[in-house]
Amino acid sequence: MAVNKVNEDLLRERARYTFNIEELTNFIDGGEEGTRNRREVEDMVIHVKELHDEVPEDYLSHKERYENAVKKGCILIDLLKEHVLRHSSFDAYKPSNMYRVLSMAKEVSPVLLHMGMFVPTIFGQASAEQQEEWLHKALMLEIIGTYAQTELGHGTFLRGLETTATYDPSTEEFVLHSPTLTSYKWWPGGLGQTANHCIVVAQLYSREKCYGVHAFLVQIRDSETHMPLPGIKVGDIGPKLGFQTANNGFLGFDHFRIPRKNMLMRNAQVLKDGRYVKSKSDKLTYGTMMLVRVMIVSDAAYELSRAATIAARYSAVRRQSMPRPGQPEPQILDYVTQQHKVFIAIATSHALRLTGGWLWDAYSSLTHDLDQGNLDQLPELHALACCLKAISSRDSNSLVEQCRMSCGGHGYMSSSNFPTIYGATAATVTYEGEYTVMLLQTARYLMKAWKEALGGIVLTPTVAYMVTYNKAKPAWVNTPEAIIQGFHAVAVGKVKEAADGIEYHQNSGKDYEDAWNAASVMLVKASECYCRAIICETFWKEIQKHSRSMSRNLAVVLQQLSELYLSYWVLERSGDFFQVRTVPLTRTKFEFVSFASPKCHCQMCTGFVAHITSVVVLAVQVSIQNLTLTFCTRKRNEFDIGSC
Ligand SMILES: CCCCCCCCCC/C=C\C/C=C/C(=O)SCCNC(=O)CCNC(=O)[C@H](O)C(C)(C)COP(=O)(O)OP(=O)(O)OC[C@H]1O[C@@H](n2cnc3c(N)ncnc32)[C@H](O)[C@@H]1OP(=O)(O)O
Ligand SMILES: Cc1cc2nc3c(=O)[nH]c(=O)nc-3n(C[C@H](O)[C@H](O)[C@H](O)COP(=O)(O)OP(=O)(O)OC[C@H]3O[C@@H](n4cnc5c(N)ncnc54)[C@H](O)[C@@H]3O)c2cc1C
Repeated sequence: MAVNKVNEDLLRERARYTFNIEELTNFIDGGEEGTRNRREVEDMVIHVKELHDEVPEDYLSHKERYENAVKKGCILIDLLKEHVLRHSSFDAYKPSNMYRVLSMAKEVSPVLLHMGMFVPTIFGQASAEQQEEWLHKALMLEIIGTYAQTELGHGTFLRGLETTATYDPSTEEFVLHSPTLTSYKWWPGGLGQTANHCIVVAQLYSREKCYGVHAFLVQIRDSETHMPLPGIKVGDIGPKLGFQTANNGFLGFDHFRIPRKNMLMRNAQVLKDGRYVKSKSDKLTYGTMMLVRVMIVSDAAYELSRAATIAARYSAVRRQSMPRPGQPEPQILDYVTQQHKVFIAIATSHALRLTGGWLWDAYSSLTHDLDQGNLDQLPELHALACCLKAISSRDSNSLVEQCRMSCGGHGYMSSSNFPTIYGATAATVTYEGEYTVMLLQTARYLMKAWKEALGGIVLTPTVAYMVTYNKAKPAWVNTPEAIIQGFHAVAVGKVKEAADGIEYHQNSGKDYEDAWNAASVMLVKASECYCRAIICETFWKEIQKHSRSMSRNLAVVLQQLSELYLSYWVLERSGDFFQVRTVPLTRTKFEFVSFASPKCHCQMCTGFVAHITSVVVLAVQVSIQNLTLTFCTRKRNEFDIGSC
């Protein structure tokens, strides 16, 4: 059998790296232990022939694709259980680890929602007694669940959900009902044919009063026959852009009864007699969504790292055109335009991975606070989770598309894996909070923060700079730190512009809701700029922090990637920076001037040139589970990414 010979160009590129590959691998995996765990699981999986398709999945019927995905999910989970029993070194039953294992199959797993949302909801919203009853069964997949919140008529507007859960004290049961067609649950992953339980989000009624949306754990299919229980209508919603094996389904209730104890009661409760016990905060019901949004940032990084690997590798081996007659066709990696497409994808995968880790730490700290009854950090974390989920998923999806295009026709092949990665990242921009809606949620927070800044009130960490910029314009010199300050100034300017926009519309006679709507494009922009500033600052600071404990050669390359990221986004947002009026470059002062002002001039941008020499590079060696970029640093022509 012919042995796959590694491409000469790839070998040559790999021979050029200037730093320790294993060190970078450990950095990406979050340490040596992370690499060891990942490799153990990869080694366990990679040799299982049933996980490799004989026939391309695109040539299978919908039913065959689903069955194939179920088969692979079962194999992976059995391998994981066996591995845990054998080694117990890999915490298999952490949802994120289980999720990572399931994502080793090319197809989206029909049990993705079980691990991604059903189990986390039990962790986050079930009482101790309820966890005692359900958690082990869920972790062992003795029950398979999903998260049924979205309805045909409502996905964003949760307060508008129509499914009802009406408490009957005579039987100590909730009666679940779908009063309209638009109240049918629509989208939940695994609901089509896979799940036999689900978390149902419904309007809670007791003693004729509505208490808003709450979560319930509901069995929908018979544990033996897997048939829908009486009073349950359930099935598959049909083909989609991607995610074809996620098994998204619909669910309708016809006066379906569940025991009182199936209301998730960590936060709020309904007593036997129907009395409602309020939660510390209604917002705690939204906890699972915040968790998944936080996880999505890391997931966006992971999916982008896969695409960047494919594109960088292809760019090393593809030769095309003949700039010099008679000369060999050059590697397309030598074209600056190709570098401009691919390098930012590599840099962004690192930026989002590190930001995702930072956000996860903030979320972990919040959950600890919530357990102590301290909700102080909840509003800021909600705002952060919303904008970072939105921007990371959108950046990831658009850069995946950019990577695909950088591979020409071969990028359009299913075998490139770009279509699968694109389909997965496109979904992420919408699910768990639609892009614009999420940015508007963050804008709510920013408008409040701005009002506090004007009053000189000390603000939470990620908006504290608003007080500074609102009072004294900082002096800065042209350094990465200064660029970050520039992003802060732009964010403040956009927040101010949006707040002024709302005020302008109110002064012209609109009520607040209409004024908000009229200014909503500016509000979205303000959130985008606030979020970009966070990613830029976090990426830079994380690299500075980790550089101190890594070899110099690796630190240099990672520093270059973070400088590339900063420079790229200054140039992408040069219009916003143009709005930042400066004095002569030596002592630059920021003053944000809205477009309305004729005085706008900019020196920071003129001559703003970021020379990124000997950038990054090249060939890559991809591991299944994670991006382990094997860089060969290759002296590239100095390229000027230009002034604005
Ligand atoms: C390594 C592992 C990787 C794993 C990767 C992922 C694994 C799983 C992936 C599975 C794949 C697909 C699953 C998809 C699932 C779904 O899509 S589930 C459904 C998701 N749906 C949504 O996100 C709905 C979005 N809409 C909303 O959230 C609501 O519109 C919103 C609550 C934002 C606003 O609703 P309104 O009724 O208008 O209320 P509003 O007045 O705006 O806000 C009320 C108030 O509450 C605060 N708030 C809102 N949400 C939260 C929250 N989540 N946490 C905390 N606080 C929240 C808001 O700020 C307001 O507060 P204020 O003080 O009044 O300003
Ligand atoms: C692949 C996939 C998997 C999913 N899995 C699940 C799942 O497992 N469980 C689940 O419960 N749900 C799931 N969903 C549903 C998902 O959560 C919703 O699609 C999402 O919340 C958006 O809601 P919507 O579809 O109703 O869109 P809408 O909210 O109707 O959005 C449509 C448009 O209206 C705009 N809009 C809406 N509200 C506002 C506003 N207040 N201000 C300004 N503009 C607004 C939006 O910006 C958007 O442009 C999934 C969706 C997808 C695509």
